[in-house]
This record gives sequence, C-alpha cells and structure tokens, in this order.
Amino acid sequence: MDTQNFISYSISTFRNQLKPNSSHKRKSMGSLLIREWAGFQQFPPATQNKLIDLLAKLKQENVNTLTILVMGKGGVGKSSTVNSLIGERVVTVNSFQSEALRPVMVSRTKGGFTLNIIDTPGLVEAGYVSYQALQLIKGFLLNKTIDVLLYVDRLDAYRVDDLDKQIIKAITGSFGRDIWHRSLLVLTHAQLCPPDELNYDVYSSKRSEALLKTIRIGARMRKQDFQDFTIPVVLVENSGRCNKNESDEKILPNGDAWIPSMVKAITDVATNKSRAIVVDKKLIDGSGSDEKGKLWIPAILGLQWLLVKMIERAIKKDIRRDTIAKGNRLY
Ligand SMILES: Nc1nc2c(ncn2[C@@H]2O[C@H](COP(=O)(O)OP(=O)(O)OP(=O)(O)O)[C@@H](O)[C@H]2O)c(=O)[nH]1
Ligand SMILES: [Mg+2]
Repeated sequence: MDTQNFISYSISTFRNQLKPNSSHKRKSMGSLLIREWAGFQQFPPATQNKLIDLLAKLKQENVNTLTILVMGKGGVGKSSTVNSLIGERVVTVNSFQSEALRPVMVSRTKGGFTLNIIDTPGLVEAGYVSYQALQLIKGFLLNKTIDVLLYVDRLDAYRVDDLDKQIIKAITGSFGRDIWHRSLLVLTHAQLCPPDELNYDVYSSKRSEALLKTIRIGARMRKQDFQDFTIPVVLVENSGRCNKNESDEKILPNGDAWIPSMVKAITDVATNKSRAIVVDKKLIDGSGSDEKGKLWIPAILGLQWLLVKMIERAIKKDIRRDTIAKGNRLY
C-alpha cells in the first residue's frame, strides 16, 4: 500500500469509527466518566468532515488524547471559545462579571480520541495579575500533561500594556518558557470593522504582532529564539450572530471558516515535536519552572541585612565623632 492509499485507508477507517450510532453514550476511564462528543453533530457537515480528517491525522501520529489549557484575562471569551470548540454549552459564559472561580475540565470522546479542555478563571484581579488564580490553576493541573495552551485575548482591543506583559511573565514563571512552544494566540470578537478604514487583514496582523511582541518580551525570549518557532494566531468569533458561508460554517469577515482553522492550528501545535508540559510537583513548587530566581532570595536578603548593619555602624560612628567634637568645643 503506498503512502497516499495508506492515508486514505486510515481516514476511512477512522470515519467508520466516528459514525454517529456509536452504541454507548459514556465511557468509563478509571473513575473518570468521559462523555461521547455529542456536540460534534451540531457542527455543519462541511466542518465535521474537516474535523474528522484532522482527528485522523492526529491518530496517525499516535495522538489519541489532547489536553488543551485555556488561559487569559477575565471576560476575553475563554469560556465562549471552549463552548464553540466542543459544540455544546458546557461552561458558563457571563457578560457582566468574571464568572469562573476555579478551573473546569470538560472531556469528550469520539472514535477512540479523547479531547480534554480546561477552562480557567481570568488572570487579572483589581488591575493586577491574580497569583491566587494562578495557584488554583497550577493545583488543578497537578499530574496532568498540557498538550496545547490557548492564550486568549480580544481582537477588538487596541492596546497592549504592562499588565499584558505581567500576565505573560506570570504564566512563564509558573509553567516555564517551553509552554510558549505549545501555544496558540486566540483572538476573539473577530467579526469587526477595523477602525480608521484599515483593511481587516492589516488590522488583525497589527494586533497579533503587538501581542506576539508582548509574549516575547514577557517570556524574556531572545528575538532569535522567538523567530525559530512561530506562535500561530487564530481568529475566533463566538457570537451567535457570526456570519456563515454557503455550507453553513461560521466565517470571519475574510471568509475563513474559523472552527476548522482553529482545530487545524491546534493539531499542528500538538504535533510540532516540542515537548508537552508535564505539570508535576517540581513545576508547581517552582524549581522546574523559570522561578529559579527565587533561589537567590535568601542571598539577597542576607546582603541587604549586611548593608543595613554597615550603614548603622557608620551612623553610630558619625554620632560618636560628633559628640566628641561637641565635648571638645565645650572645654
Ligand atoms: N461578539 C462576541 N462576543 C463574545 C465573543 N467571545 C465572548 N463574547 C462575549 O464576551 C463575554 C465574556 O465571555 P466569556 O466567554 O464568559 O469570557 P471569559 O474569558 O470566560 O470570562 P471569565 O470566565 O469571566 O474570565 C460574554 O458576554 C460573551 O458572550 C466573541 O467572539 N464575539
Ligand atoms: Mg469564563
């Protein structure tokens, strides 16, 4: 069988396994109950076909499970993106306040393939990075392996600021720089009319470049290292009012059917030869991540103490000298 035939054979075998009348609704994996991916049937047939081909490719690469972590600031569309990807309303979306207080993992299975998506609370609290949220996320991820990170922000925000950089820094400090090799930049609210009559693609790439630069600076990556791999950018429109093409697929203003494009980008990252992020005790405690700087803290504190002592001694000497001089003047 030549390569082309082998690929067609694998895809058709996989298609048969994916037929909708799979007998059972739930599968037991140890104590974890994993549901059949019912939301898959909600996608239009054109999208389903593209996704089946992508899942078949993953299977060829022996990837039977994919665990996707979704992180970003509050209210940027993390949960909505999870719901769009699964094709069901599985996590709560809230318009008026930050909703998720703790991480939630949603698992779905189809034809022997398991998709785990972890939705997380927003990483900002009262204008600062929420280290409490990060701690919660790290605790939740203990003993899990992250295949792909979706770092979510909005396409229709026009600025990047220091807070964005601090968030990237905090993620890098928690999970190590390598997490960015397994990442996608996901930009929601992508059905927009760019300001100042800018062309849609020009506007999107300007916004993407600004955020990618922030990731590079926040993760303290050298320009060269950053150029050696690219963080794919995926545009997403979660709104129910998203435009559709003639095949009923949700499309962006540039005509791209974004759900299959996002799954394709996820598939590429999952098979990009970099290592998945294993969240073990060492990483959680900081020694395995980029928090190695913490080891310097006792030495720095010691040096500070020495400095204070030296200044104290100098002041006392000065006072003593002053008092003797005053005494000499009195006599
Ligand atoms: N128009 C539009 N609205 C969106 C999109 N994504 C999310 N929203 C809306 O933005 C609001 C916040 O969405 P969520 O998905 O709850 O955002 P989140 O990042 O999960 O928020 P937290 O869990 O609070 O951190 C909701 O009103 C969503 O309907 C999008 O792509 N387009
Ligand atoms: Mg949410």
